[in-house]
Amino acid sequence: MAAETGSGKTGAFCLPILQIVWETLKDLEQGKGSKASGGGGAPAASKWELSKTDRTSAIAIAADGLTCQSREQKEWHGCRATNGVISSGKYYYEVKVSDEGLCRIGWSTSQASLDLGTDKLGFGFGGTGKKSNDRQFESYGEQFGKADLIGCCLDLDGGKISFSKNGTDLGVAFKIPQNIARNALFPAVCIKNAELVCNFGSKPFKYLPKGFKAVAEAEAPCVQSGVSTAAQAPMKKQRNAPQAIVLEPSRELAEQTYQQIIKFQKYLDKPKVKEVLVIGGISVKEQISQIEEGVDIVVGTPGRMEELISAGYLSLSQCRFFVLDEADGLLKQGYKNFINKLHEQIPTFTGDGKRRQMIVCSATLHDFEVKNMASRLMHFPTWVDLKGEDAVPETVHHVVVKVDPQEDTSWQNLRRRVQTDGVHAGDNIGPNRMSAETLSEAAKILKAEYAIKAIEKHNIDRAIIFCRTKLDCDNLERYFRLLGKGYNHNDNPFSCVCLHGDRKPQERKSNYESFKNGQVRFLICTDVAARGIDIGSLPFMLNITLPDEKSNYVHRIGRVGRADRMGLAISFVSTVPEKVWFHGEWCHSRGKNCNNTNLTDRGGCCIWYNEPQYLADIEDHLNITIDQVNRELEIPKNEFDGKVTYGQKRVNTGSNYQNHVSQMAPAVSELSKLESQAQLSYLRRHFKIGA
Ligand SMILES: Nc1ncnc2c1ncn2[C@@H]1O[C@H](COP(=O)(O)OP(=O)(O)OP(=O)(O)O)[C@@H](O)[C@H]1O
Repeated sequence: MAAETGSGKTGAFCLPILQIVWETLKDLEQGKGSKASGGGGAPAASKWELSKTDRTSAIAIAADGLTCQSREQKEWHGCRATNGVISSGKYYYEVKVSDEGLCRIGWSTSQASLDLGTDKLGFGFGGTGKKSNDRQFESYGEQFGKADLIGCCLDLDGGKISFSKNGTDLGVAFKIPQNIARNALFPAVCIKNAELVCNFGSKPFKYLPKGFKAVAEAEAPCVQSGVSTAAQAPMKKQRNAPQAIVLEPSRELAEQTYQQIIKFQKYLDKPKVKEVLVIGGISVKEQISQIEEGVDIVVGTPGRMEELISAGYLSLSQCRFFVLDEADGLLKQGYKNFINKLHEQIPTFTGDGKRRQMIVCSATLHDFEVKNMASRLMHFPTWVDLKGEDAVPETVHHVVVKVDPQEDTSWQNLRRRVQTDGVHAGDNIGPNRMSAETLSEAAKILKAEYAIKAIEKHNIDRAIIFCRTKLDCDNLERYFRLLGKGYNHNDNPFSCVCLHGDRKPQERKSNYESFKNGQVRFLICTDVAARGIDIGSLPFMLNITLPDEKSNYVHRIGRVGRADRMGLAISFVSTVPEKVWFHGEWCHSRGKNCNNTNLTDRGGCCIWYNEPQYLADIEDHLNITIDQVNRELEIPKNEFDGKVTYGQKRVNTGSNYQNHVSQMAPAVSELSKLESQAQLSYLRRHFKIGA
């Protein structure tokens, strides 16, 4: 599910999950099994399609009931049609091979192994050009593969099975033994990492042989339905086994989604859906006891989730929904193996026959890693794509300010200035020594000054400020406190708090809360807060440095302009290279008190950061040119300026809406009439209510 930042993805996945979880609990409470997998309508056996129950665990059947797919590389997986034919007649169906992989196609009794052709009761024709029955594989016809169309003929009158390839008759493959002819024969397929599309006769055939008819047209006395798709035995609820798991990349985001679920389920009562938040920094004991009391939905971050699952406190045996919020972010943070592990542990079907559903969402979902994961872990993934690749919402006004220490030399005579990251502490720098190092240091100093200028010029009284490193955050926080003359009191124009991975969990939580509640004006943070967090009507956002990861630009600026409110995002981009810290796994302390200012290619922990290049990459990626603002921070006079108040909904958005209500009225009234007609006809049909 790809949609812009702030467009409401959380509700889009939480609401249906909550509803289904609640309905399942209600059914369990009333002692009912799960609903038939067809989702209402006529009983499945009256329809010729692939059976959702008579199949092995790793074969998926698309909503059309005719396409099946398995991504298992090592095992064969099979399924049969919902109906079979018996006694007499000549029947036909066609199968299109729609992907690479291995397949066998044919007919079998309802008792046969779903691994078609490996026992006496199944008759298959495989892509390698072999026919098989009772595990005897013999050459027959010719090989087939992707894009070929195989015709499957069953002649009950003559007791023969034959096949055709792209219309060419391949001759009789099997004579049906007498004992088997007393059973119904069902269309059957089995596949290994492949995909097939069946046609039992609901669409015109390409190569219907003379004298045969569609198997779906078999007349009632000759049709026998297969394994029942009726409700199965009710599942027994296991206390520590939730129905849904939602994985989030940060604690704040996990907490936010958890709170949303609590809000959404306000009207769902009897039974009550129980949700548990599973994140680090909170007592694990408390979480364990909540889980033991019973849990239906778990929201959490990977670390704590893994701890509780591997220790056996949390069971995935009844999990049905597996949600990866900010999926590309989770993959970029290195959780691919963890996701695979969870996926393996979540059953393909729950005890009551419900199929695992995976939901992944992000504003930047069009990512190679995500697509790769989807093709590995999902069957028939559906893309719900609101605006295409990585779009910036229209409500976000984002601009760039060039920071050029050669042109703007004000850094040379500052009375006080921000403490920088110390990368140049050992360099011989200063206004009289115009080196790359001096300019790099100057850019860092100027950026803090530009942030202050932006705050003063635009009366910014509430903003998220993103820095590249935790150290940069600490330094900026200290500078703001110096300027604001202390900590957080109401009239302090620079009151601020910090949020990054080195702050203790409790401090992180209370800092975030105090910003959310408006007790402080600024939240200075690293990319830990770039994704997902939703602070009601936040008007401004400043980027002290562009993010290393270009997709995070979209996420960072998307902290403003949410839920139809307008927002302004200003990014400061240095025109000169900045030498910055870059601690990788080679850095023993991972940055703590590290002073190795050598470049990474010399075993050190620094790189030269080329921001204009990063900016060009972002523009290229988003396919836009971001407006540039001069150093006086005069926002260009465009559609945003003067017409909107940042943090507020846009008003007077154009003249087309004049008379809108009266223009729409006839259509709405017509729709309303149609809606009540549809509702009434449904009620009459299903409940036999009179006119
Ligand atoms: N239908 C709606 N009407 C009004 N407000 C809504 C609606 N749906 C969601 N919102 C609000 O919009 C805001 C953004 O929603 P949400 O956090 O789910 O966005 P998102 O799409 O997940 O964004 P991101 O990609 O940044 O995580 C929230 O404050 C939410 O309450």
